[in-house]
Amino acid sequence: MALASGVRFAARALLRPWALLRGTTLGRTEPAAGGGGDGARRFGSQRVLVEPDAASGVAVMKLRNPPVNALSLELLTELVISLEKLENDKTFRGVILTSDCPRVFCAGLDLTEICGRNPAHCAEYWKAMQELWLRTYLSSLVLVAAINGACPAGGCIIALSCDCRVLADNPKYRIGLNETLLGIIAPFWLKDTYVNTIGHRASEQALQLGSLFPPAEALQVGLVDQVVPEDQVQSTALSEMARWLAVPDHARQLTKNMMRKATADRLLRQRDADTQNFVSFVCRDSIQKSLQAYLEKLRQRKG
Ligand SMILES: CC/C=C\CC(=O)SCCNC(=O)CCNC(=O)[C@H](O)C(C)(C)COP(=O)(O)OP(=O)(O)OC[C@H]1O[C@@H](n2cnc3c(N)ncnc32)[C@H](O)[C@@H]1OP(=O)(O)O
Repeated sequence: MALASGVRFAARALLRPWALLRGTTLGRTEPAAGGGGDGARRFGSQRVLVEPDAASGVAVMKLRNPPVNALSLELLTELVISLEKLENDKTFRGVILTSDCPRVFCAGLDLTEICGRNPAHCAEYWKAMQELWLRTYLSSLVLVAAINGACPAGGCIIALSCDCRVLADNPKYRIGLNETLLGIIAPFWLKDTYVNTIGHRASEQALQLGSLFPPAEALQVGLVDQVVPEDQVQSTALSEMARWLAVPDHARQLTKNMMRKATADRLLRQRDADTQNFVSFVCRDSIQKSLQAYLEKLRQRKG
C-alpha cells in the first residue's frame, strides 16, 4: 500500500532508528522459555519483547520499560521497529500488545522527554509519537490490546489504535485520556480516534474532564470491548484474535483502511503543523511549570 510504504519511509528518515538504537539489543533472537523450533523463538529489543508463534501467525509484543512503561523516545522507536519487522514477515497476521510491567499497561508520554527539554528534542519526540500512532492505527495486522494494568493518556492512545481491547477487571486499572488534568491538550488526531471509538458526546465530556474510566465504565462507554478477570486477559485476547483472524485478510484489511484512512490522512496532511503546535505549546513557561508540578506530585506520591 502506497500510504504504508510512505509512512515506513518517513519512520526511517525521521527517526533514524538504527542510529538511535545503537548499543541496544534490537534484533536479538533467543529461544523462548521451554521453546523448541522457530515458532517458539522470541526476539525484540531492550524495551519490547516479542514472542512470535509462527504456527498461529500471532505474536505477543510486550512493553517492558520499567517501572511504568513510560513512552520514552527509545521505547517509541523500538515499538515501531518491532511492528515493522512483524508486518514485513508474511508469517504473521496478528499481534497482541501487552505489558511486561506489573500493574501498568503504559503510563503514557514519558514526561521527562518534554519537561525541561529544548524545542528540537520535543519536536523529535512528538514526531516519534505521531509515527507510533500512524503505524499502529493503519497496521495491516490485527492488533489486540491485552490491557493488564493502568492505561492513561499515551497508553490509551496505543490501546485505541488497536482493533480490539481487552481490559483486566481491576478498579486500579483505569483507562482514558487525562491530558487536561496535566494542563495539556490532546491533539486533533487523538480526539478523532476517541470520537471514532466512543462517539462525539462521550468524547467531548471525557476529554474535557480528563476522565480515567474504571473497567466497568470503560466497557459501558465502549472504550474497551471486554473486561475479564486479570488471569484471563491473555486467553481472552487470543480468543478475540481468533475471531478477527477468521476473516480473510484482504477483506478485513481493506475494510480497516476504509474506516481509518481519513483520520490518518488528516494527520499526514498536517504533520509538521501538528508538531509545531505541540512544541510551541509544551515549551511555554506556564505549561512547563504545570508539567513539572505534575511530575513532582507523581514522585512525592511514592511511599
Ligand atoms: C499530548 C497528548 C498525548 C499524551 C499525553 C500523555 O501521555 S501525558 C502522560 C500522562 N500520564 C499520566 O498521567 C500517568 C502518570 N502516572 C501514574 O498515574 C502512575 O505512575 C501509574 C501509571 C498509575 C502507575 O502508578 P504506580 O503507583 O505503579 O507508579 P508510580 O506512580 O509510583 O510511578 C513510578 C515512577 O514512574 C514515574 N512516572 C510515572 N508516570 C510517568 C510518566 N508518564 N512519565 C515519566 N515518569 C513517570 C513516577 O514519577 C515514579 O518515578 P520515581 O522517580 O520512581 O518516583
